[in-house]
Amino acid sequence: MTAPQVVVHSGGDVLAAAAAARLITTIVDAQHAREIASVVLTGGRTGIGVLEQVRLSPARDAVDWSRVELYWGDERFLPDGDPERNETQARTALLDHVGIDPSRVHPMMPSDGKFGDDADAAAAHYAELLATEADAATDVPVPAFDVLMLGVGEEGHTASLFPDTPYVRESERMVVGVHDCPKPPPTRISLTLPAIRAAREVWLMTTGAAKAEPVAGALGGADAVDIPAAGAHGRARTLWLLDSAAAAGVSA
Ligand SMILES: O=C1O[C@H](COP(=O)(O)O)[C@@H](O)[C@H](O)[C@H]1O
Repeated sequence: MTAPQVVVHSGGDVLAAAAAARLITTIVDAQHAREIASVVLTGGRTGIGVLEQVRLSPARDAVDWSRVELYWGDERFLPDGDPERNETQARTALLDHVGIDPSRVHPMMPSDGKFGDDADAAAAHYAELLATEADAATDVPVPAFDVLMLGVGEEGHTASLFPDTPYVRESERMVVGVHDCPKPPPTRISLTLPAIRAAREVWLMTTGAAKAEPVAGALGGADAVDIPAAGAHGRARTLWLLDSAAAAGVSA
């Protein structure tokens, strides 16, 4: 397990711009090393804010977007195009504005897709997709994601893994249908902790005073069952990107 590195920015806008610059550089480096960069997107205010900053950055043209493979860490199980879907928000923020190869974009199924409202079947389908791109570098049937971004919820959830649920305890499946979520919508699809831990780099990004408690708990050694974000780490690097409000409880 990689020890977490913590970077604190003065505010959310600075964090989003700095994380966008970091993401662009990481993708360029991954394409140089491995031809194709594989990136896992997150939803939430901070994650979407980072994508908006990538769109606004002139440096975005340093990336060959046709050689970026895109996945999602979680999805709100809603109809295709719903404005609350993480996919819809990512498309608006960035994907509709760069030359992505559509065949390399892998959203999780919507609730009006081929599995209808069966989130478990949609999750199993996503797990099959990830398994087709599995990499020997990981011990589990998912790609060796170059970077996997995550948000952190006020109660410590990450992706759509909420505290004290069977989903955060999942050790076999790579993707789960998540039911009865405390944060709307109640049904979601999520990568599990074993899938998240297959990534080379995991970045947990969050802002605001409401996140100070879960952030302090996660970095203070909490159990992942209590604070799921505590269980997210990368094979090569685990990076926490915070603003000063979210970092208020982190000891130096
Ligand atoms: O619902 C979700 O929320 C979390 C955190 O969102 P934030 O707005 O508090 O930053 C996000 O990471 C997750 O992808 C999303 O589905």
